[in-house]
Amino acid sequence: MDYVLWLKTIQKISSYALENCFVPISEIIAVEETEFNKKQRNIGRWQKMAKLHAFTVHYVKKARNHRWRCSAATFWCVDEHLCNQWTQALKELLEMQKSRPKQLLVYINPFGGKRQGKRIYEQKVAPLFSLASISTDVVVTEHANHAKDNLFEVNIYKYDGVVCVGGDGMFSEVMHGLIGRMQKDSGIDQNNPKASLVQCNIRIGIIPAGSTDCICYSTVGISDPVTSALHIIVGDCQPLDVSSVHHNDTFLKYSVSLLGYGFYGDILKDSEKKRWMGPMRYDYSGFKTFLSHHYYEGTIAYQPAKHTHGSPRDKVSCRTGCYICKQSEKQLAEQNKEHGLKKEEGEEEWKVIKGKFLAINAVNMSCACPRSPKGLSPAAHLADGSADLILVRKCSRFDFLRYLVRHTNQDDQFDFPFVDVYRVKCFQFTSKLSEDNESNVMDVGKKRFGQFCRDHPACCCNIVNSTWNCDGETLDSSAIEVRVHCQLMKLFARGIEEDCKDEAGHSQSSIEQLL
Ligand SMILES: CCCCCCCCCCCCC/C=C/[C@@H](O)[C@H](CO)NC(=O)CCCCCCCCCCCCCCC
Ligand SMILES: Nc1ncnc2c1ncn2[C@@H]1O[C@H](COP(=O)(O)OP(=O)(O)OP(=O)(O)O)[C@@H](O)[C@H]1O
Ligand SMILES: [Ca+2]
Repeated sequence: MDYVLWLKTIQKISSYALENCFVPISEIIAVEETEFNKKQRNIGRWQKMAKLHAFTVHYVKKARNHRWRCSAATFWCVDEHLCNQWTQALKELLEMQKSRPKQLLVYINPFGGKRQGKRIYEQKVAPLFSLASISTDVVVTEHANHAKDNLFEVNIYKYDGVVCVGGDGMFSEVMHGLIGRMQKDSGIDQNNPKASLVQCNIRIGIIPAGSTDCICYSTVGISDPVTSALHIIVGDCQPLDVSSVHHNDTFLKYSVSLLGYGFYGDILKDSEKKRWMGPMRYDYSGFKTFLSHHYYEGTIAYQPAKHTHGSPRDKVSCRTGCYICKQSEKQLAEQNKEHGLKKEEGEEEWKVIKGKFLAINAVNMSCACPRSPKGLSPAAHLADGSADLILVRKCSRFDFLRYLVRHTNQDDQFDFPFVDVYRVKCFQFTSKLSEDNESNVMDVGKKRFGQFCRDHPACCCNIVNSTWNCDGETLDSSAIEVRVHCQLMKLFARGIEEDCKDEAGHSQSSIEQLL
């Protein structure tokens, strides 16, 4: 039972006139007995009659722009037994919400973003967890990879979820720890690019405290610590596609947001030296990289994602309860049932594209973030088993700027002759440089002439490789093989909700009238 018609009965005990009003049990945070404080309220005639008994319902209040807040309504009556019955009944209903976490493992990166992770957790999140009776084991990380390594050591199975307080990099660490641990415990070799990976059912919650917070923004609709904490408390569940990245049968990394070569790889490489600047480093390095206008030659081979009905040029976006993601979930369940009948990727056709690119971006989700609220691929799906592969070919600085600006307005960023986008289930990339090196390793001339094209020093043709930006971490290899694993992991989120401002606004104001 999701909705309870309890406010009508409450009306009897509170004697207040009330509009019809519903609060889903699934969005109640906690119910607690309350010491009734007469001074706080003008209760008029009640005061003279008898001692009052009260309980408080803490619930999710939905505000604008997908922001959630914790609100409270206190109900009182003279009949102690009736009051206790209500408190008990509501607590029992909350107990029946089986998807809610009871025990969480929390990792805090004290140095992410503006270095506010610890303060954000202690002041905004911990009090909410305690209100919701969630017990926590908290680890403040002391070095990079602390969380990841720790996840290989602790008994993860005693937790209902893992929470990371930090940015996309911190999320990536926790994800690598959890997925890696699942594979290790199941005897799966991550170095095998064709391995069927074991799904990770321990959900991850993200409390945003980083510089981009793209994964949080793209899965919740806002990067706001209180909103994320409330999604964790109510036990939301959002499956997520994960791409595995390999080089020559060696596992490199997993990616859930952006795998970017060229523009975003160069921004990341430059910005790593400027970590002290905080989130501003990306704007500084972005501007610098934009001016340098380097392009890179290479070959991309990909297999189109034929299993999914969507296209990157769709005008509708992935939203809570997305139909396309649900279809992929069904297909995945069928595949798992008929294991072995699955069509091998090798049997399907590969498309090959050679060219000179300013940017090659593969995104598993829209990559919406405060800098670009619709993201790099606005119609990408969180859990459809595909990635959108965006190829931005060599073009003028002015055209590239026009392309970038469209990430910040309503115009279509794919509507340019130099931009192509494909929905894929796997792809491979080899840079021209590594192809040449493989075909002629003795050509020392190329290496001696350093960074820029010998024939045209001013042409911006960069004969060194760019770097892959994998969810904000650099990869060591430029030649990579990528495969999307449908719904490999789950988040404490529900995707971005359709705008339900009016409905929510109406219901909230009704509760306030009661008070
Ligand atoms: C004229 C303004 C155009 C603005 C265009 C903004 C497009 C922004 C798109 C952001 C996409 C983020 C994708 C997410 C990636 C994360 O996994 C990763 C880890 O957190 N973050 C980054 O790599 C960090 C990536 C940070 C990217 C910042 C890009 C800033 C570009 C600035 C270009 C300035 C040109 C000005 C010319 C006058
Ligand atoms: N105690 C620590 N000291 C140094 N580095 C850490 C520590 N804990 C975690 N890290 C590393 O810091 C990196 C960046 O952290 P995080 O993602 O939280 O912030 P960010 O880079 O500012 O934000 P974003 O990833 O959203 O751009 C992560 O890759 C993580 O491995
Ligand atoms: Ca996807």
